[in-house]
Amino acid sequence: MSTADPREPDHDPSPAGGPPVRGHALRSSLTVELSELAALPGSPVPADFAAQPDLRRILDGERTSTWTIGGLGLVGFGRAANVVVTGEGRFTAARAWWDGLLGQLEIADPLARSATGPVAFGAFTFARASSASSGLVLPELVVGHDHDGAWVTLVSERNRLEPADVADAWRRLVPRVFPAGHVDELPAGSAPRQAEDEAAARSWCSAVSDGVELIREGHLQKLVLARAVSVHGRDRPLDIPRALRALARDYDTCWTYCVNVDPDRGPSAGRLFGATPERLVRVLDGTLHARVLAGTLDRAAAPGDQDGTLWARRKLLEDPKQRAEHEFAIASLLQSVAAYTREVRSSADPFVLELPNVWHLASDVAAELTPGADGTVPSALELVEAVHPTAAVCGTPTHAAAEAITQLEGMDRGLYAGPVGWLDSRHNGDFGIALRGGVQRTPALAQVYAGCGVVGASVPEEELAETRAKLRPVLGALGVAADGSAGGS
Ligand SMILES: C=C(O[C@@H]1C=C(C(=O)O)C=C[C@H]1O)C(=O)O
Repeated sequence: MSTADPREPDHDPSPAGGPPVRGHALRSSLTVELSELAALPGSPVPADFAAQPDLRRILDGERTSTWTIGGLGLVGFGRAANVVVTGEGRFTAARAWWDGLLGQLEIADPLARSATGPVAFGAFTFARASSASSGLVLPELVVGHDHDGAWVTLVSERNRLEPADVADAWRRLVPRVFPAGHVDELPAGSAPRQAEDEAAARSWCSAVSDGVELIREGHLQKLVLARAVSVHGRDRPLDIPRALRALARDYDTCWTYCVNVDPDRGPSAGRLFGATPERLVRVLDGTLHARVLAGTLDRAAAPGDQDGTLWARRKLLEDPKQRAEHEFAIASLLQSVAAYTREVRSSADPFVLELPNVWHLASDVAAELTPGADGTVPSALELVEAVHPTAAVCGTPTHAAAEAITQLEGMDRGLYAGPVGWLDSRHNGDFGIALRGGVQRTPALAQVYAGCGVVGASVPEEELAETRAKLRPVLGALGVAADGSAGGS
């Protein structure tokens, strides 16, 4: 099922009975190298940004879509088109919309590599029955940066685009270029506060106990339970672009993401944001990549008198509970990609991923995608649908775990723990799992989320502490005091 706002002038019901198509008036796209754009007379692109195109420098604005890691990735501005999809067919409907849109575009892309040319940002709900919207957004202007250089793509209703048109769009759409590494101080006083109360924490612990019970009784092997915490901006709106800049700077091995898949509800309602350490699936020129995480240690819990990294390695790699949680997550990914791949490569043992707040057990997986009868490999979005939800965020077996989540969590996860990322015009794409972030509801209100893998040996209070460790980055980036006491709850 799909919806689109009929007030939108370029909204047009699909003739094929598929999802409503918005953006049918789009005609062409042009991609130019950033250095070429910066060299135009009177260019709006600062020369120092062209020389050092760290994308964290342009994370700004209310209608910005983001997928960056360590200054590389994609940042989109404005909206040329979008589709809102819901329900079980949300991935298929989004794919059909994207294929239809690409079919009508005249694409001028001399760079012709992954993520150059038109790209859509997307986010999909964790559960098919969620009442939240999923969807794709095609920004009007996208700035990209990979190891081979930086580029800018403009999508337009006009034909025969020139580099000067791209420069004009930059002038109109890119609000600011910050100095490298700069994250502005938050205004003094009245920091946002988190409304986490003891009663809610206790009731979540009792849900974890119930989950442990289900596992011990043999109904399930692993279950991931999550909870939400509200953040209120008190007398001023939450500054999401600043939070993204802070996350992108401080968590530079995570993917900083931001997308609003239902922008007609306003720039802040439904905006998904965060910095995830977990890559669900990337398709790059016929190869699949994923980073599976499961197994967590709070760095604040490390004994001060020992080498923290060595301690974490021992604790994570030698703990059967952590290893079991990880094995379930790996097995679910491998099983779901088996039909699409050959030559799967993954190390026999996980490694320990160090983040500023936690250590994780991590495994990188790579596999060659098997071409279909027409010679093409499956698209990133097909693979996203095939692998979601992994046992890293749902459990084992998948269906029983998803049911237990619905019963025990007592909330609609919405976009939390769903796929978030981008697609290009060549079947490439990169999707993470929307973790370590939240969803903005109104200018001054967001909900942030965290969850934990639960197995038979789990202790509810320890899992609660783990969710607090996982919430720390996003709460810190929003300016909530580290102990959560900014203004009380
Ligand atoms: C569910 C979350 O994280 C997931 C659960 C983990 C665990 O249980 O150890 C680790 C990484 C993620 O796969 C979250 O951050 O909300």
